[in-house]
Amino acid sequence: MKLCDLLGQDVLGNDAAIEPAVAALDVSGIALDSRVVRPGDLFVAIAGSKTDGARFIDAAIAAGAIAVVGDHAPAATKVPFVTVANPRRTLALAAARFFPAQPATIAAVTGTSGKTSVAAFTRQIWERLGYASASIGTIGLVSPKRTVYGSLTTPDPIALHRQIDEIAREGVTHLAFEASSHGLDQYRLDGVRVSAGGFTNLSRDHMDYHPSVAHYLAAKLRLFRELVPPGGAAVISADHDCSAEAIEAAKARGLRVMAVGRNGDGAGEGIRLTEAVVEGFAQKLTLEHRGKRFAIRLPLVGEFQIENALVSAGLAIGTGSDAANVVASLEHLEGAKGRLERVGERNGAPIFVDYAHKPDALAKALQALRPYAKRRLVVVFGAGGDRDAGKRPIMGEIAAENADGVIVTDDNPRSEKPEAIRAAILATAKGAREIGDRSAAIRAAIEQLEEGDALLIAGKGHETGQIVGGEVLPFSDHEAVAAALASRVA
Ligand SMILES: CC(=O)N[C@H]1[C@@H](OP(=O)(O)OP(=O)(O)OC[C@H]2O[C@@H](n3ccc(=O)[nH]c3=O)[C@H](O)[C@@H]2O)O[C@H](CO)[C@@H](O)[C@@H]1O[C@H](C)C(=O)N[C@@H](C)C(=O)N[C@H](CCC(=O)O)C(=O)O
Ligand SMILES: Nc1ncnc2c1ncn2[C@@H]1O[C@H](COP(=O)(O)OP(=O)(O)OP(=O)(O)O)[C@@H](O)[C@H]1O
Ligand SMILES: N[C@H](CCC[C@H](N)C(=O)O)C(=O)O
Ligand SMILES: [Mg+2]
Repeated sequence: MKLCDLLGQDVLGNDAAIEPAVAALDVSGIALDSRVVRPGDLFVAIAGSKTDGARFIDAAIAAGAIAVVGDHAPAATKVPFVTVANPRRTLALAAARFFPAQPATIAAVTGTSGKTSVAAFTRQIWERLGYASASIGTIGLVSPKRTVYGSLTTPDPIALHRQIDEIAREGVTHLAFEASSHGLDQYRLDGVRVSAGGFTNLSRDHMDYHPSVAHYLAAKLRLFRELVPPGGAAVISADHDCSAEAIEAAKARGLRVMAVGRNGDGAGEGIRLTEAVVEGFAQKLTLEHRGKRFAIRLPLVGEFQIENALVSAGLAIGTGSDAANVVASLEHLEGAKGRLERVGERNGAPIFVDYAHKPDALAKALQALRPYAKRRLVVVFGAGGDRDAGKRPIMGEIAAENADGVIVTDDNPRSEKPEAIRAAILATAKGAREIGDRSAAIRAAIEQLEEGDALLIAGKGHETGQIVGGEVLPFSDHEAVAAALASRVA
């Protein structure tokens, strides 16, 4: 591909120009990490949170880079250097050019909690309606051909556009993916031709990355302010304090706003929840859309799953699927792996694995399980290292307030001392037990279960590893539960 095709004027904007000789260069690849540059690559130097890609320009050239893009040209480079104002956005737009195929219908969902669930539900709805569908997010890439576990919720721009191009070429026509606030803030998904955007909710998360909640929300609203094109659908949960701001942002962009939830626009394009009744491990819902009423049975536990299901339904309807068929498909939804997933029971007490690792999610998960605990509701959880430390005492307090039994254990300590993370939680979790070893904590909780209890194991959900220091040790809550139940039988 010619460099001028990769870095067209629409990519460069008016702030950069390329001489004809440079524009004619043949580029065979694109890289943002010098350690993976191959001969013929374009290297994009990005100033990041840990280091500056500009420090590795010589290494990239030594590895065969034939041109470099960045926001500050070094004194002299052996290959052409193109100076741009926003290397991250240039990288994403160039990646979209390099990997050009995209499904015709793409929905992106953002919000503090519910993104993985919404992406999974939207994929399932489209699949049931007969479309070749895929999702990309925290649980990786799920497509008709394969499931590939990834490391980021929103992959880096090169990985993201490569995956999107690959599934489009395999015939996928509908893609739902998660737009994390990091991903939006770092322009990872710029260049993806998004047909619709979804917004679930906003609460405390990633305060180690965003300097303020306002910065956090502004990152998420980029989806509606800059990425969904005018005329596209904006499906916004209308039941939160920040809903109005999200709706305003969408309206200002000329998007088709579809407000969903108890305050949803049931008379118009939105979906209004008028009644929800828990029935066993399911919920009977009454919904309203364009003035029509629908009664369905949602086979999921937790009021928060209603919000996720309605945002998913809105995304499917907002991208052209028939409303009655979409609403009917909600009766077949399966929860995303590790999201309030019932994984066993002991003495009639149900055991759930959940991914809640932030305050609002932990509260919602415990409140969702309270109706199933006639006797004691027990929770086993911890908190990730190298992540927002401020949430730890908040989660300790939430656990003590919403559960009858609390065991504080390790999650992914990463480079932090596990005992220090646990201590920060224990400081506010009155009456909590401390068992650092996660398997032992799960086993101890299961051994205590009696008729009328319910157990929530929270924080790791689908994860199949425990990050300790720089190592990822094999660990899954699902396997730890199975081992504990098996040892009871023996
Ligand atoms: C804090 C953060 O988000 N960092 C992301 C960011 O890295 P960065 O730009 O800060 O990179 P850096 O380490 O400072 O290096 C700067 C540049 O030098 C380059 N470099 C570096 C070393 C070298 O030898 N040669 C070289 O060229 C790097 O490739 C990079 O381009 O851009 C990278 C490329 O897109 C991401 O891989 C990386 O995610 C890191 C691994 C990460 O852990 N991110 C997490 C926090 C994250 O993004 N989580 C969200 C939210 C999860 C959720 O709640 O849903 C997610 O979307 O997963
Ligand atoms: N709509 C919601 N409102 C509040 N809490 C929710 C909601 N949906 C899910 N949760 C809680 O958050 C946890 C994570 O859900 P999910 O993985 O769908 O969200 P996410 O936004 O993808 O999270 P992450 O940003 O960590 O990837 C769930 O296990 C549940 O405890
Ligand atoms: N159990 C994980 C969940 C967070 C993972 C992801 N949301 C991120 O922030 O990287 C942890 O707390 O370490
Ligand atoms: Mg997710």
